[in-house]
Amino acid sequence: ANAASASTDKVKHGLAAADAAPPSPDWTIDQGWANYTAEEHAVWKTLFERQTKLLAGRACDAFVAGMRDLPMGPDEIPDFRKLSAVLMQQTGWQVVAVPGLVPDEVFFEHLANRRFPAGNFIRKPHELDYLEEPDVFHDVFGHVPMLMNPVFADYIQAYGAGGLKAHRQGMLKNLARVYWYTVEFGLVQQADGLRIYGAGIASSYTESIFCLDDASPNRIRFELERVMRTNYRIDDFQEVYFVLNNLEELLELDRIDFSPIYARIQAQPELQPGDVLDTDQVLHRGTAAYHSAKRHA
Ligand SMILES: C[C@H](O)[C@H](O)C1=Nc2c(nc(N)[nH]c2=O)NC1
Ligand SMILES: [Fe+3]
Repeated sequence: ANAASASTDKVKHGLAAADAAPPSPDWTIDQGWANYTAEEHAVWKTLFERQTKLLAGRACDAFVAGMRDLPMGPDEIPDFRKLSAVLMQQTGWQVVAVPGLVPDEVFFEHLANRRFPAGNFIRKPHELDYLEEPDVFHDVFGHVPMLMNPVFADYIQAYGAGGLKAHRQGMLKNLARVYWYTVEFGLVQQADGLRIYGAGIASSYTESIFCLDDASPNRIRFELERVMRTNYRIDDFQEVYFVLNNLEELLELDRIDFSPIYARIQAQPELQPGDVLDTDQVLHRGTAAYHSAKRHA
């Protein structure tokens, strides 16, 4: 593991474990809730209490409402069966256990069928802020509350269906960027200020502070084709956060036919995470101080 990622609690996505033998045809396993140790529940408690305190006034209303209405608390790692019972009522979703990263098309197949694949393991006590693969805290604390929101629930299902198509059309890289800059690292403008809805941020202590308070990163209005052309960082804080005006904007994405867009952006140059275009609607022009300091460290 390289030093850079040790400092920020980054969760690596997308390096699907294609080589490992699948535990089952769809890579799902039994969560094995009864086997969690007191130490594992204690890690959950530490992360849950620390993050819940920090997210007050930082997480978006949909995240707060979702967390409130779910059987999820500090005292134990949530039982996916209990989570799914409530989720199914609310948005028809369920949480299925997986041993870690699954191949892209397996991931999309689950999302397209309103099954959210969640790692059933939890990070070690000595790596509270460092993670190789998405664990149960990232997947359940970070992703599941937003699945209680009907608009977001529809969006992630549509993303799953779109992902299977993109996989066939070889345009996965562009669509993965939309997932990254929305579902993982998205911000939304609320009347009471900028708020977090991305799971990669909501489950990260350090990035929940950096993404809203630090002057370094750019904060730019979400624009689909712009995002589909923009690379992202998997080893450190994001250099840019894309901001929705409201979650309903995601509904638009559910209806779009991506094929003509793929054709158009293929002819355009790729963009780097720190780029700012004069066509961008810039909410905050970053100093880039954090990343340039890292580059010269
Ligand atoms: C699809 C997404 O861009 C990314 O490639 C993947 N994410 C995940 C994955 N597998 C798991 N378990 N969790 C993820 O978030 N496989 C692939
Ligand atoms: Fe994730």
